[in-house]
Amino acid sequence: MTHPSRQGITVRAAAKINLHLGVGAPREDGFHPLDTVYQAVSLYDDLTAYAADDWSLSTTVADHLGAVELPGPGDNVVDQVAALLCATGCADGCTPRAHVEVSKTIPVAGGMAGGSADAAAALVALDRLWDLQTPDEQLLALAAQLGSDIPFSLVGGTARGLGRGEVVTPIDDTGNWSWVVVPDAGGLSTPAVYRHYDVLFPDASPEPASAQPLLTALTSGDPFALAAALHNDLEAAAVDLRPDLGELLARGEMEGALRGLVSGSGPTCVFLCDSAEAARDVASSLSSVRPVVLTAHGPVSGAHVVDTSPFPEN
Ligand SMILES: C[C@@](CO)(OP(=O)(O)O)[C@H](O)COP(=O)(O)OP(=O)(O)OC[C@H]1O[C@@H](n2ccc(N)nc2=O)[C@H](O)[C@@H]1O
Ligand SMILES: Nc1ncnc2c1ncn2[C@@H]1O[C@H](COP(=O)(O)OP(=O)(O)O)[C@@H](O)[C@H]1O
Repeated sequence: MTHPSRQGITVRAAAKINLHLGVGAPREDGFHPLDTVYQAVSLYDDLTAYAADDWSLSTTVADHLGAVELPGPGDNVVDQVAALLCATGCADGCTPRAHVEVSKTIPVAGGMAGGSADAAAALVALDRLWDLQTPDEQLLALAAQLGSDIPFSLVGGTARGLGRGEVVTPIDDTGNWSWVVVPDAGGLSTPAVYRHYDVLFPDASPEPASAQPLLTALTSGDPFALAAALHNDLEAAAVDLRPDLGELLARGEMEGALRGLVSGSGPTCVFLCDSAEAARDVASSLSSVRPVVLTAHGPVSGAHVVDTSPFPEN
């Protein structure tokens, strides 16, 4: 392998929760129209890009994620970002040249947009490494080409998502919301959960349920109001595929959470609590029934440069 430069660009990108996920009947292209409210929460993947003479990607996974399988070379979303940036950003369609390291703490296939976080981080890091100076609007358009959740991973904070989720508008959210996050070793496939939703709800309206009640609750700043407004149309499908998730949601609420919710397409479950201290208590109680229980807060920033790291010594 060629020896990469010792200067790297590190970008941090956050996991997401859908505070509201309204899902309409599938469109002609197979995607479901959404009215969703995303919130970025304080679980992060870090991606570092180093200058190099060729292309390589390595991934390390936090112990709490267990043994997870990530797509191999060429299929990882980071490879796809590099190819797309080269195809669109370089006049001569350059060959990707970089060494990229991804350090994952976001659950994989967990409904928290970990792959989207890595894609957003790669867009920001490689754009800077290759000095492409892609305008924000164009980065968002590239993100939307790669996946419905990726534009939000760039934007972060709290935001409404329309279309198939890729049309993102930031929402003013002055709250500091406290969450318990319970990942699951199993993973659920997003397309499989959408397909199961179609089976369970063959007469779903083409219009997704409006996020307006959630947005009103968010403005109040009151965690009780927010808890009452949390809504996920994919929850019934995820729980039907994995009935144990229903038991976990009930257990978390019994232990003091204001509300439990499947995160996106699952299987991660999240619990809104009325303070950081309450979240720690609920997390401690749920630790007796689940091996990994985390706490998090939101909203936090979208993908951003955090550090210039030295290349690790061999
Ligand atoms: C369900 C959500 C909720 O935010 O998140 P996750 O639970 O995956 O994190 C998203 O809609 C996931 O977005 P993302 O994971 O980016 O999906 P994509 O890569 O664009 O699409 C993967 C597949 O999901 C289905 N899909 C996705 C988005 C959408 N609006 N309708 C769909 O039917 C399609 O089968 C598509 O082929
Ligand atoms: N860098 C990556 N990190 C995580 N998952 C990835 C990555 N690249 C591709 N994937 C794949 O993307 C799919 C969705 O994973 P992820 O984004 O973590 O979950 P979800 O869509 O449930 O939020 C999985 O099949 C995963 O293997």
